[in-house]
Amino acid sequence: MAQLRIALAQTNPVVGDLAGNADKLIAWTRRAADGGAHLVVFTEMFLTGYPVEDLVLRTSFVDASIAGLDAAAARLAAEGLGDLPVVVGYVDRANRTHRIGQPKGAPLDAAAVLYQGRVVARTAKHHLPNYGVFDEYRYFVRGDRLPVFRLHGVDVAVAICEDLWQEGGPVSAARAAGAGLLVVPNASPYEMDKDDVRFALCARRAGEAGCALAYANQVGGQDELIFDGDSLVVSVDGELVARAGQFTEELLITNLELPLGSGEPGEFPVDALDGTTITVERVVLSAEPLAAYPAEPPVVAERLDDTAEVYQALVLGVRDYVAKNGFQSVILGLSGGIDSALTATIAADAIGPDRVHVVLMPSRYSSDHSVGDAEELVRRQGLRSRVAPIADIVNAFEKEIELTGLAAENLQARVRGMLLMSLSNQHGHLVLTTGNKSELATGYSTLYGDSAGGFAPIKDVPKSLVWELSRWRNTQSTPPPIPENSITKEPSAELRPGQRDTDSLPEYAVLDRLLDDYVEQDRGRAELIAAGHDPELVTRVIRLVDTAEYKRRQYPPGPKISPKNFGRDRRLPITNRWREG
Ligand SMILES: Nc1ncnc2c1ncn2[C@@H]1O[C@H](COP(=O)(O)OP(=O)(O)OC[C@H]2O[C@@H]([n+]3cccc(C(=O)O)c3)[C@H](O)[C@@H]2O)[C@@H](O)[C@H]1O
Ligand SMILES: Nc1ncnc2c1ncn2[C@@H]1O[C@H](COP(=O)(O)OP(=O)(O)OP(=O)(O)O)[C@@H](O)[C@H]1O
Ligand SMILES: NC(=O)CC[C@H](N)C(=O)O
Repeated sequence: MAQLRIALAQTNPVVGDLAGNADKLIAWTRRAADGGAHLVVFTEMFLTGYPVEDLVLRTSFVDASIAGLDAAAARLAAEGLGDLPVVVGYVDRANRTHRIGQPKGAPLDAAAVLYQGRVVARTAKHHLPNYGVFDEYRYFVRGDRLPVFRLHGVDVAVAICEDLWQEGGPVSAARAAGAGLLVVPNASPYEMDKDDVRFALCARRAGEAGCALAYANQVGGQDELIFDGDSLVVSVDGELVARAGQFTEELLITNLELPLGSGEPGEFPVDALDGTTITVERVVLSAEPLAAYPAEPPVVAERLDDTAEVYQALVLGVRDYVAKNGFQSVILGLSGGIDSALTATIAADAIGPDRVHVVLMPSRYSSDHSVGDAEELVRRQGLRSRVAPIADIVNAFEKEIELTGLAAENLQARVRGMLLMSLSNQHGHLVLTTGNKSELATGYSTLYGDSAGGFAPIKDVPKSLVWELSRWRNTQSTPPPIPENSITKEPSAELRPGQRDTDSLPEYAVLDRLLDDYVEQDRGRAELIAAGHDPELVTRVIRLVDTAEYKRRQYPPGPKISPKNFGRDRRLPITNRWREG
């Protein structure tokens, strides 16, 4: 057996910022070196950020990634870090350095081993995810080799993210190659409960690979995706050895006791048990095991509970969208209702209350408590607020053009949207849109009104969860940041006297259960009724959901927390005559 101290760099790259990500690679490698690590593993496509979407279709981008990798290898050596091997993800091109049986020049979701100023091994993701938020057959061709590098006597293999999620492939090849450790760079987006799935997956694959497994995941927000980190190390028996925190950057350093490798350097094909052949490529960096050294106990970070986890995901999603898009501040309409209250609270936790601007915009139908509750929230959290009554603007508009019924109601929401966008233009604030997933599902928002804005923090949060998150957040600090009345009052859009959400929608508890079955589970009408939903309600809600597709397409992006968000996860035609019969 031999000892190896590995460092998993759970960091937050920025898509397209190749120079900034390279700086981060150097800085975190230095930290790993200072921590006495013998190997440092960065995440999938760390140099370019992930996902880069159609950027990979540009030759200039792929060229920059390849050049950036070579430059990073040279820079590590120039800065005295060349003896610490670095595994890092980037974008490469097929057939550039080796044959992989694919058309020349197609992009690869690649990873490389950097050592002593050079790229000493390369690989590319073999299994390309093409479901949910992933479109990787659009972008990449699959890799068909497994690098195994000997480090202080231990054979270390490299597989990439989805390679763990499918049977066979690099995991089987790692077993065939007799690897002593499988390291896996990942960019695995957050979904509720996914941490448990990942741990079980890593434990199982370690057994299949016949070796310990080190899983390094990205952290941070990227448009609608949130990466939660939660990097981990499992033993060959599937026992948890070490685990990093969730939603936080962290260098996870772990001492491992691993078997010594045997076998000669060179290439050989193995049956990957998924109908393909993978070429194992062995290289030797250092054959001699290290002399024994004292090993500190491994770090196992505590898990957040389910509600805390979702809340932290939303906070990180907002923080990174704001920061990575160069905003200093956000603005939103604060109505005294729970959706805007929770959105403001998440924003304050993400970027600080002094950078959260709220506008109270009472209309002639606003209740007294709507202003009172909004003012109380502002006071408790120290937000920047202003009051802009909309009655005169609405009156002026109605003098010019006669509007009645829904058209008149929607005008109020539109005037508010216009005021927020005007203040955004004037002061550079990012407008936060406050709609929740139940509203998005049913089209319960006004186009160019309360659906206007740049980022929608709770768009993937059903109304029932909006209340749960608000109650949970109120237990976390004193005074509770959200006035109790905003949580307990009956939801109302206040667009006409005495209006209640339940005039147009069923109770949210009933609605959310049905939406979960229809939207998340994709159940048809007959299945929904068989599952116990009221047939009349099923007909009504399905119709609302189906005919609101055009509205959702125009809605701003927002953080995904569910297995199926409105966005990349669920793509339906707008022009669509299919109805669940
Ligand atoms: N297929 C399609 N493709 C593209 N555009 C399409 C379209 N179908 C209609 N449209 C357009 O959409 C318009 C209708 O949409 P829109 O103007 O939004 O209006 P609409 O959906 O008719 O009404 C808004 C609903 O949201 C509720 N609301 C509003 C504001 C806040 C809240 C709240 O919860 O706080 C609730 C309100 O009570 C009402 O039930 C049509 O006049 C048409 O211009
Ligand atoms: N009086 C108001 N002042 C400022 N903004 C408002 C006002 N009324 C509505 N808005 C904006 O329009 C959005 C939609 O209104 P809506 O009433 O649905 O949301 P809410 O009040 O936050 O929550 P709820 O639906 O639980 O009442 C609000 O979240 C808020 O951003
Ligand atoms: N980047 C990837 O290959 C991610 C795919 C994988 N199924 C995950 O969600 O973790």
